[in-house]
Amino acid sequence: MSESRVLLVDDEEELRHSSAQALELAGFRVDAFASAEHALEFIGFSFSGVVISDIRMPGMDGMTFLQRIREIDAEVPVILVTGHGDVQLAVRAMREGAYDFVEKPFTAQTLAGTIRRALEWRGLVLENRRLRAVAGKRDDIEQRLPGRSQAMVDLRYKVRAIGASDADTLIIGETGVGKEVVARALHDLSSRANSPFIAINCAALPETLIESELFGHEAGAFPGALRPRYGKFEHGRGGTILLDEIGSMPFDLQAKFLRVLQERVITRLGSNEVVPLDVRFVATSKVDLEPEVAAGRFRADLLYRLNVATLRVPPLAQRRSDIALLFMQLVRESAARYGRDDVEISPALASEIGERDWPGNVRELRNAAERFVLGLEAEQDDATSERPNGARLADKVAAFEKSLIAGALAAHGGALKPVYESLGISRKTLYEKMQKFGLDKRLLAAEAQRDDDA
Ligand SMILES: Nc1ncnc2c1ncn2[C@@H]1O[C@H](COP(=O)(O)OP(=O)(O)OP(=O)(O)O)[C@@H](O)[C@H]1O
Repeated sequence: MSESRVLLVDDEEELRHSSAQALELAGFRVDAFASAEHALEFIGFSFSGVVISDIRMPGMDGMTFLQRIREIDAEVPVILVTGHGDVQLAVRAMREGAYDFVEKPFTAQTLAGTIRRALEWRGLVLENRRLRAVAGKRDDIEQRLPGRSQAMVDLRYKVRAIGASDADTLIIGETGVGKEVVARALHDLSSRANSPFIAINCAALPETLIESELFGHEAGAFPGALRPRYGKFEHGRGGTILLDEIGSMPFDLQAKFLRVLQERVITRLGSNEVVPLDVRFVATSKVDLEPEVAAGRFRADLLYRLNVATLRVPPLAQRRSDIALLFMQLVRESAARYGRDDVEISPALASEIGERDWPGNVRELRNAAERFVLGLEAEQDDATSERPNGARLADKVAAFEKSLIAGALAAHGGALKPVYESLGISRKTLYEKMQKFGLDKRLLAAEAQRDDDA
C-alpha cells in the first residue's frame, strides 16, 4: 500500500460504504475497514496516505487508534470524525495530534478538501525523509540545496553542470539565500574538491591591506612587512577562491584582479616576479552588477569576464512552496545539533511558516528553526510579534477577534454553524480560535441566558 490512499475506518456499515463511495467518486483510492485493529496493520513508516476514522467505535476507539498510529509514525495524518457538536472530543483529538476532524454530518466536499491538504502534508514529510536518506552521498546537492520549486530544480541542474566544469562563476542572490552554500557545492563537485576552498569577504577587508592580503608581499614591500608572506590567492592553489561581495572590491584593485583572472598569474607586492596561479574563482554579489557598472563603481571588463557562468539563487519569496520543506529540514538539523529528538512540527506551523515573509532568506529561516527547537518561538506566535509595535497590534487584533467570536457564540446560544457562517470563517478555524481563546460555547450560552433572564 505505497500509493496515496485513504484508509477509512467506521464500524457503521452504511456510513462506511457511502463515505467510501463518495471519496472514490472524488478521485481517491479508498480502503475501508470496520475496525481500527484491522486498519492498523496497513500503517507503517512509509505509509503515504491518510487515515480517516470515526471517534466512537466499539473495540478500539478513534482516540486509541490515533495513539497507536502515532506510536508507529507520529507524522501520519489522522482525520477523526466526531459526533455533531462534540467540541470537547474534537479539541482533545487535535491536542493529541490528530491532523484534523470533521463533524457529522459532513459533505464529501468538505472531507475531500481536508484529505487533499493532509496528503500534501504527508508528501512533504516523506520527501523530507527521503532527502535525509540521500545525505552522505558525494553528490548531495539535493540535500544542500533542497526545494521542489522549478527555480531550485533549475539551480541544482546548473550547479551540477557548472560545478563539473572549471569555469569561473558569478553567483547573484539576496542576502542569506545560500550563495556561499552554492559556492562550496561548486567546489566539491569539481576536480578541485580535495584542494583548499578559501573564502574572502571583499566587503570586510580594510582597503589599505587588501592588496597584500590577496597577493601577498615580499619583505620590505611596505613599512611593517618584515617577512615575505603568501597572499590568500596563493593559499588557494589548486583549489577554489570565493570572493564574497565582489561589488565591494575597490575600483583600483578590480583592474589588478582582472589581470589575475585573464592571465592566471600574480605578482606579490614589492616583487617583479610573476607567479603562476592555478585556482578557480567564484564571486558573489547581493545585487546585479550592471547598475554598478553604469554608476562607475564596477569595471565593465571585469563584469564581462565574470559573467561567463552566472548562477542566480532565488530568494524564498520566489519559491514559497519550498519554505515549509526547508524549515522542516533546518529544524531537524538543529534538533540533531542540540540532541533533541522530541521536536515536532505541526502542519499548522508549517503552513504558517510558508506564508510568512523571510527577507533574511535561509539565514533568517535557520534562525527561526533554532529558536523553535530551543522553545523560544511559540507555535502560535504571530509573525508580527517580532516587530516593534507589531506585538501590540497583534494583541489588539486577537482581543478584538476574541470579543467578536464570544459575542457571536453567546448570540446564537452556543450553536456553532451560524457563528462560523456569520463570521465567514471555516468550522475548523472557529474551533481553533475557541481553543486558543479558551472559549466554551456552553458557558457563553448560559451566560447570555442569565443576562436575558436578568
Ligand atoms: N539550502 C540551504 N540549506 C541549509 N542551510 C542553508 C541553505 N542555504 C543557506 N543556508 C544557511 O543560511 C545561512 C546563509 O547562507 P549563506 O552564507 O550561504 O548565504 P549568502 O547568500 O552567502 O548570504 P550573504 O549574502 O549574507 O553572505 C547559512 O547559515 C547557511 O548555512
